[in-house]
Amino acid sequence: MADIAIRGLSKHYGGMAAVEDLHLAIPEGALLSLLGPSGCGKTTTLRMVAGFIEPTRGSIDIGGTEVVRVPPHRRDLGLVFQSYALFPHMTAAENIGFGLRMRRVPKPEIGERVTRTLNMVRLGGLGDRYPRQLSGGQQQRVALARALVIEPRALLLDEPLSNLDANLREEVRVEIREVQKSLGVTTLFVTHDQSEALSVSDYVGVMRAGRLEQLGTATDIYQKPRTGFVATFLGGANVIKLDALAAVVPAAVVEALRGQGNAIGVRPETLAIRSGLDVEFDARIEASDFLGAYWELLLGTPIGPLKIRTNQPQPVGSSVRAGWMNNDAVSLEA
Ligand SMILES: Nc1ncnc2c1ncn2[C@@H]1O[C@H](COP(=O)(O)OP(=O)(O)OP(=O)(O)O)[C@@H](O)[C@H]1O
Repeated sequence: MADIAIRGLSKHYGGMAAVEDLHLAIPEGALLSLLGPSGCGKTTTLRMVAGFIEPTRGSIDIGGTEVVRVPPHRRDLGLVFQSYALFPHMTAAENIGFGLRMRRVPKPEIGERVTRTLNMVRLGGLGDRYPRQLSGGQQQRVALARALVIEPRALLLDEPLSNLDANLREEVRVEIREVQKSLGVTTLFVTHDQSEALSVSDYVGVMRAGRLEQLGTATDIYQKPRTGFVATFLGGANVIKLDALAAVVPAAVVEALRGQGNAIGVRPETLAIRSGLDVEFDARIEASDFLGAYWELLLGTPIGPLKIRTNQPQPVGSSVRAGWMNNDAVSLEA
């Protein structure tokens, strides 16, 4: 196992920066997710670490060795992609053993390692099946086993759960995390799904337009987003400009909220419909969406539309008092 250190990494296509001046470190044995919207540069970053894309600038160290000039097959990395990319004419066991055969590992050892890895991803007994005889989740477990059986220095996962339906996605993500932890394999995980990133990661890096917007532990990133972008992307917070708020509530209230930034974030689940709040105003229920565990309401307010989650249904068109307690607001750079 090895740590990964990325310094000043950039990739330019013509005048366009797909990735710009990226710095991050993944300690040995940790899992770091790169999270962000489509086109923010996550995959380009992962492919530079894998060696499929040559950086325009910057360095990538794996286990203390600079690898930018090292070809992909010599970087000793396990890779799992969104498409399982299994060989259709090989059984699960043959797919998993392929990398070992290429490395000329003796046959009996291949058999032993393949069986052990099949059991680890809970596919014991299915080694003789062909990919077409396996479900999507099982195929992705074969892909994971194939990446792990070579005992890579690090594991790179690019949207590995995107092709699975919602239930399976949760199941496989728990398994990936368990296997990753039990082996202690350093992992870079790329996803656009915030709940996936929060649930599997030791660290989350939120990317925006080629740059790393914020890096921290999953709880840090969620509870202390630094910018409006991060607050909105993780958990869909309402971003409220303090200037807009100053027009509706007393100046002292606004001053109490002024931290490092010129805006605040309030999460839909902490926005409240009642009076007796630190900050409150008149609002109108513009829309109501029943989502099973809660209603999501759209409030029309003097500071603009706000989203709120509540277990109390409210008739559309009704007038209410709404707002928040200051403890529930985080200071943001808008
Ligand atoms: N070969 C290329 N030539 C030109 N531009 C590219 C190339 N590859 C990627 N880009 C651009 O670089 C940016 C980052 O792409 P990248 O695939 O890394 O994003 P991403 O965050 O992984 O998105 P997604 O989640 O949609 O895969 C995008 O604007 C993309 O259009």
